[in-house]
Amino acid sequence: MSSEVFDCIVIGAGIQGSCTAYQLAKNKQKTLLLEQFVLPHSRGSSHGQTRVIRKTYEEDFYIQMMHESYELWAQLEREAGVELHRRTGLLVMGPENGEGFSRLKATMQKHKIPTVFLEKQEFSQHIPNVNLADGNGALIDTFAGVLYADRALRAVQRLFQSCGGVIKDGEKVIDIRPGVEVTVTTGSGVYRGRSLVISAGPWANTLLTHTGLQLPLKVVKINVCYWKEKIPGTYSVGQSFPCFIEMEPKEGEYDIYGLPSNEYPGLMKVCYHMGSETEPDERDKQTDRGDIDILVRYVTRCLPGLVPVPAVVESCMYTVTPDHNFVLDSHPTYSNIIIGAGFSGHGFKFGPIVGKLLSQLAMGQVPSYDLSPFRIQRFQSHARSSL
Ligand SMILES: Cc1cc2nc3c(=O)[nH]c(=O)nc-3n(C[C@H](O)[C@H](O)[C@H](O)COP(=O)(O)OP(=O)(O)OC[C@H]3O[C@@H](n4cnc5c(N)ncnc54)[C@H](O)[C@@H]3O)c2cc1C
Ligand SMILES: O=C(O)[C@@H]1CCCC=N1
Repeated sequence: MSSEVFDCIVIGAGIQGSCTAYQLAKNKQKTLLLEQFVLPHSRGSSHGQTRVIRKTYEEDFYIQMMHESYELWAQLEREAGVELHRRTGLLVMGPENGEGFSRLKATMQKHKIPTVFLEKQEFSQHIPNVNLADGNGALIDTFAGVLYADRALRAVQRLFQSCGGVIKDGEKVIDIRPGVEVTVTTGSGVYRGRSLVISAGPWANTLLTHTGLQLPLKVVKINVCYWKEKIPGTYSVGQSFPCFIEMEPKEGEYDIYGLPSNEYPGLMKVCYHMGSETEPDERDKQTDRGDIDILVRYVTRCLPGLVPVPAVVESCMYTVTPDHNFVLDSHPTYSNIIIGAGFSGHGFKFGPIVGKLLSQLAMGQVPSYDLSPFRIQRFQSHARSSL
């Protein structure tokens, strides 16, 4: 074991761990970022070319955090000297009188988020090639857009290293010993840190086992589907086609969302916001296509300009909490172990602000937002502590 002691060790170089490590290094903390796979990789939750960024949330706390997250993304773009974001707008469609859509409308108005409310009659003028279901309302968050995910992840990791941060990839953490100095063992080394951040995405519970804690997290495999435009360009960024979310497309179904064709010319990404449960290391053995069946029916019904058979299917994972809110908290027993987990399929856009909050916790500072929606304690009846 080296005599070197890090101020902080971060486990997991996905977007949350990388942003946290960068914030720590910027704050002059000697930081080690450990990643089990050789970077870049496509086995977790942060890979792929694009993600939606939006302020369109029903909850005040997410909107407040997104105000700052947008600023931090812009700052990262300046620091890295690369474009990480493209404004496209986000179309949200949902049952006009349904609880979710009504609450969303009200929150958008309350926070004065620039929003266009579309009447049924004017919908097809503004959004050609999309069929708005009977009884559905529509709004556009005009500031929303696309984040270039792979590019962003690389940029943050580079910035971290340029502040003196150390990345060790291809090093799987196999043991954690809590203490005033936390001892972390990988396949090839033993490291000590005054604090530890666990941001291991789908593997969060595997690592937390070493600390006697289990969280109620469900890991699901997402089939990331791309659909061919019948006429190339119909749903493209070039034609100003927005991202979209269809809330509750059918009773009991999860949201469906899409991003304009961009990364693969002529192909539009349209996905189901849920998948089937999987072990993170067994992702490719999960072959359920129930989500794809739902998408085929949706594309046929609502996106007539797409061929209703996915042309490309890639894989990614969500780590879902019971209330779909994140976990941003200190370990209930070891205050120098910080946990960022359960991003429930919507965490990428929050990366820079999550990084700031987890770094504040790791440095023993008071976090700059009220973290009560994200506390482990909310799972009281679920969280199992064997301590
Ligand atoms: C298909 C899909 C679409 C999405 N769309 C959006 C969107 O439009 N907008 C949005 O905001 N969010 C979106 N998300 C969610 C977002 O991408 C995730 O919330 C986010 O990437 C989670 O990041 P993470 O760092 O927590 O996890 P990960 O990216 O999984 O990172 C965890 C890392 O920890 C490493 N690790 C685990 N165990 C160990 C170990 N023992 N030792 C060392 N390293 C370890 C893993 O290898 C991994 O690299 C989407 C997610 C998916 C899958
Ligand atoms: O987080 C997002 O914005 C996307 C789109 C809606 C469903 C999940 N991810």
